[in-house]
Amino acid sequence: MDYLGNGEHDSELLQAQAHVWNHIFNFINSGSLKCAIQLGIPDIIHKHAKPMTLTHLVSALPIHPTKTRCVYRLMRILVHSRFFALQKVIKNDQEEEEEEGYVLTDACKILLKDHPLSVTPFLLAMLDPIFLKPWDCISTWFGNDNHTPFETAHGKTFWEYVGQEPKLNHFFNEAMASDSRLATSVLIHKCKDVFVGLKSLVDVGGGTGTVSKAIAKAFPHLDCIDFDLPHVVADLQDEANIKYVGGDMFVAIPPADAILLKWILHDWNDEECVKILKKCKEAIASSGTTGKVIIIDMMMENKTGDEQSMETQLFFDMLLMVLLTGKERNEKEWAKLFLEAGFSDYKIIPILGLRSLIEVYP
Ligand SMILES: C[S@@+](CC[C@H](N)C(=O)[O-])C[C@H]1O[C@@H](n2cnc3c(N)ncnc32)[C@H](O)[C@@H]1O
Ligand SMILES: O=c1cc(-c2ccc(O)cc2)oc2c(O)c(O)ccc12
Repeated sequence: MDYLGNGEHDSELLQAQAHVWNHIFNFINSGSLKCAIQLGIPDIIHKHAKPMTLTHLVSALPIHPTKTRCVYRLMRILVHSRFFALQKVIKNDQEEEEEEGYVLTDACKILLKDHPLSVTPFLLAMLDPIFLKPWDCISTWFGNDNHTPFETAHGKTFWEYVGQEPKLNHFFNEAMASDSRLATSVLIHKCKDVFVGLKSLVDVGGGTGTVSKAIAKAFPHLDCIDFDLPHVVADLQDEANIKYVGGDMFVAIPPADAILLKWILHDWNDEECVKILKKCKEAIASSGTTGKVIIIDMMMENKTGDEQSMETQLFFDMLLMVLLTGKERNEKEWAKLFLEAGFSDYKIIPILGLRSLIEVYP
């Protein structure tokens, strides 16, 4: 077969080659960003408080002198991927000589160490060799009977691994807490009605209690329980209207008017989700009210229509297949779970970008 040289298909072939190259080299974007974070570049430029020239940046970095020339190349790709931008700086008041310096883009600002919504813990967790190894085991996993590529890589489940490694446990819970700070600020401002009239709420799989704390503060008459695995809540102290309870949601959930499940059901397969939802239904019934389950999770095919959102949803879906037994679901798949667990109705409130709040009624 004649692939090249007939002129007719050359441009398609070259485009195909560039497409493949970009996919092969996708890891270079994440690797370069991880390096910038580890060197502290976003925080150094932020503290500089004006566009920072390459010379100033190099002298502020904890690097070996043989590597100084490589900083320009690292910064060039990160400018291209829009984590930094170049701006003119006045070098000298008298000469008005102009030079260019690096500034942070909006995407880089949420990578700053002390940003309240920092995604840096997620970035460092996702790009740690422990989390990367399962991605190298997917095809092996397709050929064996392990539940997840994570188990193929590490010989235990994701939750077992996190539970046995205090550093990873801390890292993961911190990462989740940073997402919860963003989610709750939106939730409390845009969805007050969801909590009005409730007397008690259990945040199932609530991690270290970021969401419960925010809800308990915004609604002082609401008794909140943060319920998670014993090792997650072990060192947390009860406060005024918030209690920390350790347990297993597959065994029993404390009774309450409402059960919150944020980023829980997408971790589990359909059979496991139905079990969790049935336990939620029991918990609501034993509180003696009609109650509801409040789910915060992604809604696939939610008609935002843009390519980038679709790709983000597909990334999450693969993440859940590789680390856990979960998946991202569309409305039809969600409705099937609710029906199977014995719930009668639900309402979707699309409030959190790619994620929605779903109220589910017994
Ligand atoms: C993806 S995290 C979500 C944390 C929190 N809801 C958030 O959105 O930030 C899932 C949580 O479920 C907890 N979890 C896993 N298995 C559990 C179980 N059997 N019973 C209770 N919690 C569990 C984990 O410890 C973790 O905190
Ligand atoms: O292991 C993860 C990682 C994430 C994650 C990564 C990067 C982000 O910017 C946000 C989130 O989310 C997870 C998740 O939602 C989950 O239920 C289990 C594991 C992970």
